[in-house]
Amino acid sequence: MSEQELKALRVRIDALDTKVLELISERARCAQEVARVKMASLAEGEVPVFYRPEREAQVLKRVMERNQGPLGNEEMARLFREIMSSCLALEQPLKVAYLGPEGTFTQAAAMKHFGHAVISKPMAAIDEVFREVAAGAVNFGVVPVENSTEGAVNHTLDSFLEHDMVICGEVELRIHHHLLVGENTKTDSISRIYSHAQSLAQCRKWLDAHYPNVERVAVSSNAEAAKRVKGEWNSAAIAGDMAASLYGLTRLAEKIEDRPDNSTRFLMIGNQEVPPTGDDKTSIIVSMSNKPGALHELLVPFHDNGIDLTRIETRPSRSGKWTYVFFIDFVGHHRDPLIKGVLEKISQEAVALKVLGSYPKAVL
Ligand SMILES: O=C(O)C(=O)C[C@]1(C(=O)O)C=C[C@@H](O)C=C1
Repeated sequence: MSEQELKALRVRIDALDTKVLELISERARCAQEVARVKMASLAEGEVPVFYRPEREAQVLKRVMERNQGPLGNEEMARLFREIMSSCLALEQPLKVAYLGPEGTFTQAAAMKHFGHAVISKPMAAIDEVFREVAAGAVNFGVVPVENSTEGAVNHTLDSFLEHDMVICGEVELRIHHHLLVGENTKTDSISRIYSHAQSLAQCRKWLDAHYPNVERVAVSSNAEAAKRVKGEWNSAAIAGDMAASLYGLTRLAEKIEDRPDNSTRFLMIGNQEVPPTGDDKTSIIVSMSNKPGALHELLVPFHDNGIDLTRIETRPSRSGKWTYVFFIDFVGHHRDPLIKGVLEKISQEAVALKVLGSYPKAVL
């Protein structure tokens, strides 16, 4: 390519950037107007609801449907995710608590769902995320709920039994683990590998094959593992991209998880009910009386109405020995007439039924 051609293309890019800039600013001014309209239409004593997950899901889906490349749908939606995040910050800066410390996959999930224009607050434990939301110190919380290799995150399920919380969104993250070392690490003398217990389990076969005699040390999070390695010469950490860049570590081996489809699902929790989008999921907790056929009775209404169950999990109820609660996720919104009918039927048989929330299916 000649210098001349390159110069001409850059002139075109500059002109396009000016247009993109103008359009983004116009969009941001529109969002400010939206905020004004939301404030003006409030009834007395009503608090404004700026964040609208159902609308955000619609915007992102529309972008993906209309995108004609060459950028991929996910890439394009990620760009719009950030634009919307900044527009919302003009209306109201959202505060989001997540399972920390900084650099965890939960932080990455929070950024994937809300974008980077939020004020994020790392918490030391899942229960603290719930408490922070319940206390009104933040607008939303982000917690892991299940991993495709390791199963349910029981701390999260149990926290739902203790707190009244509304689920207002979900996000799935592909979890890639790397073996990370610091600049002082002597890579042929590694005698200890730090990581969270779940991550060590997700990389067990790889570790057996490559570092069979090295001590595996479980610590409170992958980010904590990365932090420790920074100051040591004989250790390595298993953690993801965010922790690697936060602590300036390098990748000795990449994507070492045993299952290439290793993913974790996270939930957004808050106090705000989300209206239907037409492509939603609902999460409920049900306890049944301890008698034969109780689980069957619970599942029949879903089957009879052709409702797609996406997950069922059992946990001890904490209110009596050998009594259980069921966590169930299914497709549909609790305001849909069909779902309403099913929930009514279940509540006739159940000891207790609680709708944790209906929310748009993850778009990204
Ligand atoms: O449509 C709205 O209610 C807006 O506030 C605008 C907007 C956007 O930028 O598109 C911003 C924040 C909301 O969460 C949803 C959408």
